[in-house]
Amino acid sequence: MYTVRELFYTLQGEGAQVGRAAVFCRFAGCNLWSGREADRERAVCRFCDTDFVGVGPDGGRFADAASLARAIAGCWQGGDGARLVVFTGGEPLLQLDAALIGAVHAAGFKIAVETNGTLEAPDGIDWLCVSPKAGADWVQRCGDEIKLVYPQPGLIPAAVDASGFTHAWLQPMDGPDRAANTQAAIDYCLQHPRWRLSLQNHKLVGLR
Ligand SMILES: C[S@@+](CC[C@H](N)C(=O)[O-])C[C@H]1O[C@@H](n2cnc3c(N)ncnc32)[C@H](O)[C@@H]1O
Ligand SMILES: Nc1nc2[nH]cc(C(=O)O)c2c(=O)[nH]1
Ligand code: SF4
Ligand SMILES: [Mg+2]
Repeated sequence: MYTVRELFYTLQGEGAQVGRAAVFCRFAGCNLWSGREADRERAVCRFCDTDFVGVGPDGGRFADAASLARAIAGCWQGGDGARLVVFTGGEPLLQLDAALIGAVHAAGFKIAVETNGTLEAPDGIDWLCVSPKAGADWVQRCGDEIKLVYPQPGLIPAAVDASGFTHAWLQPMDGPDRAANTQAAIDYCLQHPRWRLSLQNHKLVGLR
């Protein structure tokens, strides 16, 4: 059984695949926050910008990998173009398994994952983005890109070993201080060119 908060078709807004058409599969649930506002201040991860609780109007409960893969394929609007699904959440590695990886590959999709890095990634992921969180175990230390939300008290970029990743991004923390956080990230990238600026483009242009 897979519990999906929402499925939608959009352009990837962040990181090195920015601008690419993809089906987003947002799983319900996370291991670093319950998702309830009442719990936010005592959660491990307190800055989350996402509602991943339960099954939304564009989500569902799927009994098996084949039925979820069918629903993902049904969201694709890109015709014969290169098919991509982004598994996110919540924390997708709580639910993504070999059966689902096999089923979406069989449906012709490449698989991208957005993970907090607290769980080891399964085999078969085509594009892995890891976004470690201060105060959480960081287990998955290699991948295609690391996307560090900035600034995070307790997780400064200088203390992050990004050598296992092809791309290294600082993504300004959204919230009340977004403008100041963006300027701080710009300043850091100017001084430390290993790190590049990742803006959340979908928010800038009103995409989902
Ligand atoms: C909602 S998370 C879901 C995937 C996974 N749980 C994770 O944290 O990577 C998707 C991406 O949004 C980032 N993110 C979450 N809240 C953010 C915020 N307030 N500002 C900027 N990025 C944020 C995360 O760090 C992650 O890279
Ligand atoms: N357009 C768009 N791009 C994204 N990249 C990562 C997202 C996420 O929430 O994981 C996201 C999202 O929610 N929307
Ligand atoms: S780990 Fe990811 S989904 Fe979970 S609370 Fe943090 S940003 Fe949100
Ligand atoms: Mg998002």
